Amino acid sequence: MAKKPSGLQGLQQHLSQTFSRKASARHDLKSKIPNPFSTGSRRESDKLTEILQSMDDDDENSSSNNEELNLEIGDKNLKKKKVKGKKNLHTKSQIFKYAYGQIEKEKAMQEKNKNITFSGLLSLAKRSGEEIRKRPKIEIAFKELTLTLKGTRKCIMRSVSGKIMPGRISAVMGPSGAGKTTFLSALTGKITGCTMSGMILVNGKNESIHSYKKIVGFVPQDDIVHGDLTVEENLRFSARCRYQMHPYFRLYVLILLSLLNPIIRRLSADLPKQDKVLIIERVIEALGLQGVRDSKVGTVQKRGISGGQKKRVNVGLEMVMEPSLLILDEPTSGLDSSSSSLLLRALRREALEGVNVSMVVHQPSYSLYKMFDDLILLAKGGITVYHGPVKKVEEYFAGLGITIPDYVNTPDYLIDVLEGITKPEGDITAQQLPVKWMLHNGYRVPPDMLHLCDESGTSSPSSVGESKNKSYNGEIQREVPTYSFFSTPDLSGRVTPGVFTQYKYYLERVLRQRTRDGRVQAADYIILLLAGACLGTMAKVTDDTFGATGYQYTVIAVSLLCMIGALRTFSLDKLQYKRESSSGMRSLSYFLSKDTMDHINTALKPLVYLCLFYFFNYPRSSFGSNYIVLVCLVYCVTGIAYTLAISLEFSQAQLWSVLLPVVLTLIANQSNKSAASLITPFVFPKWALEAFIIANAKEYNGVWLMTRCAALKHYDYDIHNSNRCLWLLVATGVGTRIIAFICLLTRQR
Ligand SMILES: Nc1ncnc2c1ncn2[C@@H]1O[C@H](COP(=O)(O)OP(=O)(O)OP(=O)(O)O)[C@@H](O)[C@H]1O
Repeated sequence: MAKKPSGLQGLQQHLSQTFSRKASARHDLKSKIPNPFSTGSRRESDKLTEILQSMDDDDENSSSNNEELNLEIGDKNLKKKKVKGKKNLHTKSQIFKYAYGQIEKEKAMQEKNKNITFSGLLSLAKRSGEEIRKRPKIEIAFKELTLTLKGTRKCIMRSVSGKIMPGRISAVMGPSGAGKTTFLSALTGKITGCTMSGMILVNGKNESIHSYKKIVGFVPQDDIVHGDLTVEENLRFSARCRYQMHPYFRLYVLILLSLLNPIIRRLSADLPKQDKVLIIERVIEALGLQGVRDSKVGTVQKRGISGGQKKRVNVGLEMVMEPSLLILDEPTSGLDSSSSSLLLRALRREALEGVNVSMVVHQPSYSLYKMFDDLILLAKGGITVYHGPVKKVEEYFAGLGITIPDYVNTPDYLIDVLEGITKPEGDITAQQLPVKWMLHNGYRVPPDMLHLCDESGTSSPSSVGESKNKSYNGEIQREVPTYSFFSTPDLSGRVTPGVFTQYKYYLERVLRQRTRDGRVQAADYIILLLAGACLGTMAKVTDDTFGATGYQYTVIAVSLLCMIGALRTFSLDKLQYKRESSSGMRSLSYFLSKDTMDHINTALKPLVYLCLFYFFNYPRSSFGSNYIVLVCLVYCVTGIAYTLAISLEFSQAQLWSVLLPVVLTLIANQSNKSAASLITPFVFPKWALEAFIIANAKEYNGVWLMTRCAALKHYDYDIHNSNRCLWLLVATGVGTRIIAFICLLTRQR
């Protein structure tokens, strides 16, 4: 495993070098280019063979090493060969050779045509016989989209109409606080705390965008990535979980779905492993992340890759799942101009495949601005000033009498006008620009803005009346239906891995994260060990108490320490979970994988604690019976900790994790007369204490039976209750896990 990354980097570099030296010889992409593996210098090819050999050695299926690869870069029949050769691509080296071959071929094409405009690339690709894979298309049309904050009733978006189209890159610009993020969040159904009215049509139909969540990529403004994983691991996990499920299960689902729903016919065929690798490698290449592919991303506490690189990983997480709609919130912030342009080129490739790309962008350079197809310009208050092709921006504003001065970047000038920093030439004011846009398109002008029409002097009352008639007859004023998790059908046409397959992927990821988090885990165990030693020494076992004091300390200490440890399971990656679940990853797999990994703690932590506690305290009951009670107790409190972690903020959850074991253990020891004793039978420390003491009491016989009976009576325990107590602890553990999972589904959406 350790060999692979360096091997990959080496292979990638060799291929790049070999290709760049041969770039001049590449006259025609259709023509067959000699295989770089056989034509490089002897030294290079030896080294390359070494790298590939080491990768093959790693692979279980190295039996196919001797098979000749049909890797002929630039061969127009590559697709045919790929299909024919799919069965042969078993080993890692074969898969990566195929992936890099494809990438180099694409790079060669880009190199050859670097002076051609982006839109020219599409037609050129078609002419050269290159097949550009198309994805399912998503067009979003929105009519009179209006958003009002629920509490204050403040309107943060007004009557925004238009559409974003597949195959185009739209830039959303405007002054700070204009509502750009709000607008894109509204389109992707991620807005919360607002009442939304208007209409959003997906591919012309009144359907929820959540039905397409598996093919909608949303890149948030903040970099929500896994800091303890490497760049490649982040991307690989994202790609794996969002692609097709296990072959056998997939076949079953395909048959079932095709009987039920004709949409299944639009499903893309399953992606073979080499194509998944190709997608990941293409994204790494396109985003310029080759140099850091094996570096940990890093967190606020522990630095990893740079901020700009993290930003690109953030984008890459969505690109690897091959979305049809890709929404990005300020992906170029913090990037230098060459990285921004690299990113835009990568997004252009997406657009060529039919992806609908929309992004919020701040202060783009002129060359970057020209890379966009469409511009959505919003004024403060979330109201449209312009929405259309970038090419026609100057023309439109010139029609209003606003001329962009020479040597001034168009978006900068327009945003200055909207901010009120620059006063436009002529009579027009910044406040009139939204009304001008409405009138220009014949949209309905809101009544409170009608006075701006009159002031402008260019629109007669009749034209206003005309535009009024073009309103949507009240139809659009209804509230956009809110997202219901259980009632939204999946129309994305993409079959993602099933619960079990995703569970396996998640398990692998959690295992990696836990092993990298070893110091924190080790600290937990050391604290438990010390607690066991201290409490074992402090508490003395006497025949009339059965060592009750020591067990009370044990229940408090073990519950408290294990609960706080278990809080980390779900508290620390809430944002990551939210992002992953909103793009169709399975919550059940996520939950079960984390719980499975915690079972190791459930088994080991009692053992660690008891090692020293039992040695110093030396109760009458056996080590095994004490261990069983502690395992049940840890299982129970872990479930409670999950519920707290998922439903509360981390700091609040911590407080509750301290409070509950202490208070409930005190309640468990209440005498029969107090008010608190009413709930004593229902608290988990009581069941654990009873189980511990019964285990001790069972060791007494003969004349000691009298002592045993008297002592148990004092505590109100029943010698026959032992199993019942253990079952209650386990049942509480299961019950609280179910509650935690329901909270996960409902609260974090
Ligand atoms: N959930 C919310 N609660 C309160 N105010 C909100 C909420 N969502 C949006 N707003 C308000 O709506 C306005 C637009 O916010 P938004 O983040 O969309 O602006 P923006 O154009 O993306 O800004 P920037 O360019 O600075 O990121 C802001 O005034 C913001 O305070």
